[in-house]
Amino acid sequence: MPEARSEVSPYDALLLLSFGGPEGPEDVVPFLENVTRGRGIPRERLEQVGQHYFRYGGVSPINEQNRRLLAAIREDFAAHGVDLPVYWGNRNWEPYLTDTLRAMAADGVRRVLVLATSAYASYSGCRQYRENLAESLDALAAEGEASEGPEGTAPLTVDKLRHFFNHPGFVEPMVDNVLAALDELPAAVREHAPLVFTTHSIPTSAADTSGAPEDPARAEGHPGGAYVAQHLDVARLVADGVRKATGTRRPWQLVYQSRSGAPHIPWLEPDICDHLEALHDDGVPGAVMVPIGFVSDHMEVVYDLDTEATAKARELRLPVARAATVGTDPRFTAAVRELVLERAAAERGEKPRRCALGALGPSHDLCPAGCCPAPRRPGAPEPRRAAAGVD
Ligand SMILES: CC1=C(CCC(=O)O)c2cc3nc(cc4[nH]c(cc5[nH]c(cc1n2)c(C)c5CCC(=O)O)c(CCC(=O)O)c4C)C(CCC(=O)O)=C3C
Ligand SMILES: [Fe+2]
Repeated sequence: MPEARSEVSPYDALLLLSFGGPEGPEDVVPFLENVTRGRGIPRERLEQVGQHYFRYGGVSPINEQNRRLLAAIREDFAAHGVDLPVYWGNRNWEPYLTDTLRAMAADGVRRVLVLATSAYASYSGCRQYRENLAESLDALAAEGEASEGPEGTAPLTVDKLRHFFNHPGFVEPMVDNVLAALDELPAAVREHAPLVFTTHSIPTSAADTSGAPEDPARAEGHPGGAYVAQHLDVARLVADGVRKATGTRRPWQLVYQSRSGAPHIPWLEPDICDHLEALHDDGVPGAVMVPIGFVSDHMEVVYDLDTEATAKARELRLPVARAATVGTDPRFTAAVRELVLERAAAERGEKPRRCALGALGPSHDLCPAGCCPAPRRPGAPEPRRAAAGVD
């Protein structure tokens, strides 16, 4: 029996906003062009990354994973009396964000809550999505003007859910996924295997300015900004959960993967492959890779970890296992529901309970001015407008 209906006003819809990925060989190059437009990623890196996709028939797993997440969220909403339609749009591939927002407007949606498939603060994981939203809303407004005359305005307003990295519905499934990965290691290795938490490397300049300007993690003497602080908090929480479940305190470290950009620009380090080598040199018997930076096992996980890092480990004869990401774990979809109801209540002026584990507390609802600023690119025009935040 469904429970009593939950209050979702003032929202008319939830929008799952993601990265997008190619769905066949002919999509790979146009997809990469979409991703890298104006970003100065070296040609060689693009060719390499193209090869990663071609190895898998030109298909990224990410779209299918988002279709499943969409279905899981809808099921969870239906089972809990949350009467809110859920849409899906991407930054870099079909269904494109602008098309989804257009369809939403046509369905009569006016006020949209956005769930971006990125748990942490950073330009790539937060403001860039907000810029994409602003751009799409502008494009729709322009279409409106073209068809209806000068008073056409964007009919949609968008809010974005707070970062969910420290929500128990994100952290707790990760703990179980680490336990499952530990079980894949040979028994003799398992007991002392360290946890290698991994996330997307970003330029250190982007990391240092990630989060709100008044976030203590952005102060002088805190390299890595909110991006690193949030990942460290999750790593600590997951390591703690694993220790409680196994009775063993094991070493852990946060490392990085999927670096791109020009070699002379500093990005977060160490790289996971270098770290595996260091573990091996230290005589560590094996390790578990834990991709806390991602919400599904997409290409950055199946290629950079399962293919590249695993090949490196094999070369070192270092047994490794890789923990799954949260994917469609029911605790994660329940967290999405809780976050939606929490935000709706906050927008109605109520004081909802805000679930958060760890030391940092719940993240802000509204990105303040100067939050996760865009990188300055030489010759680039003025900073782009961003929706769902103060600036
Ligand atoms: C922080 C972060 C996340 C996590 C948060 C989130 O999930 O949003 C993320 C996710 C993803 N990144 C992805 C793919 C790519 N990212 C690239 C490039 C870049 N990512 C960056 C950062 C991040 N990226 C950065 C700073 C760049 C440099 C260029 C730029 O400043 O933008 C490139 C270009 C080639 C290359 O350089 O690798 C590709 C192809 C996919 C899709 C995977 C699939 O297809 O399954 C996903 C989920
Ligand atoms: Fe990326």
